[in-house]
Amino acid sequence: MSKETTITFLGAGSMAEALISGVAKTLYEPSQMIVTNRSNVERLHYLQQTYGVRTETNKEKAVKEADIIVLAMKPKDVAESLTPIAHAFCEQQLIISLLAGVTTDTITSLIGKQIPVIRAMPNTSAAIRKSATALSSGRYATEADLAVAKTLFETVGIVTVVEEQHLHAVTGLSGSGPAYVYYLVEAMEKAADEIGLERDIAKELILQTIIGAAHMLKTTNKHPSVLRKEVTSPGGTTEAGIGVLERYRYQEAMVACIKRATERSKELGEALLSSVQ
Ligand SMILES: NC(=O)C1=CN([C@@H]2O[C@H](COP(=O)(O)OP(=O)(O)OC[C@H]3O[C@@H](n4cnc5c(N)ncnc54)[C@H](OP(=O)(O)O)[C@@H]3O)[C@@H](O)[C@H]2O)C=CC1
Ligand SMILES: O=C(O)[C@@H]1CCC=N1
Repeated sequence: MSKETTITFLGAGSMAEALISGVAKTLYEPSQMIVTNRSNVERLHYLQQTYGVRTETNKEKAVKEADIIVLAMKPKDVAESLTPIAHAFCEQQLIISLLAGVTTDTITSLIGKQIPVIRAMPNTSAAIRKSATALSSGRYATEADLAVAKTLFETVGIVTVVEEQHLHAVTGLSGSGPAYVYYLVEAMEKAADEIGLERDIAKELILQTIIGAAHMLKTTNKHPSVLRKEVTSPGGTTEAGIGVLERYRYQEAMVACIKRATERSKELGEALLSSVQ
């Protein structure tokens, strides 16, 4: 099935590249993928050179050739992107939207056809096939459409299916999630600098600490608080360090961060809804 499928990406940024690099030469031959963007031809050239994908500046043509169209532009650009080429879509195609906050109904109404839409929230770890992706079906999508999307995202990591209303929470948690971890690493690197460790050594130690902790969580099945207590000797260094995190309300800050990102996902969808109505 996959060998006869053509998949067009409308949008050629970070998330499109992460997906392309994850599926190229596994699920799809690069020649089955067409990539297009608003205007950045250098970027298209880079993707063509790096992954061997086809590129197209004529978006209408790119859509007409496709069986699957992946929406990978920013939410604010979706109306401007889809409205002029809405006539190029047909009901036999499948749309997979990566857009944070934007509902499947909004996409259907922008196109003005009863076209199947699957909404997906992956993360950039798709590039190394380690994404955590949640999917949700729009009103015209069938089980077969969902299965196609599942196959695509299972190639780049783990997949779960949720009610569409829960995609905002998924976005705040795991869509944005890699950035929270990178932010933590940035802080650890800064600290290492200040406590006088050589940068390269610190980098290696931090990375292995994160990988080791992630593997411990996955393989031991122990609650994170139990694993944390195993590190924390009474009167020791960890206890002293965590005491500072508690004073800074680190956990509260993380909870507020994820809630705010979730809320922002809702706002992005609502802003668009009011502009298309
Ligand atoms: N980055 C992430 O971690 C994740 C992002 N997402 C979602 O993926 C989508 C893309 O995000 P991201 O890759 O970070 O964004 P980027 O800003 O990196 O890329 C956006 C892309 O959209 C293109 N674009 C803009 N307008 C149009 C148009 N009218 N027609 C076609 N293409 C257009 C841009 O082209 P040009 O450069 O020419 O302007 C660019 O290639 C967003 O909706 C986001 O919510 C979902 C999960 C994770
Ligand atoms: O920041 C954003 O809006 C996108 C959605 C999830 C990750 N990046």
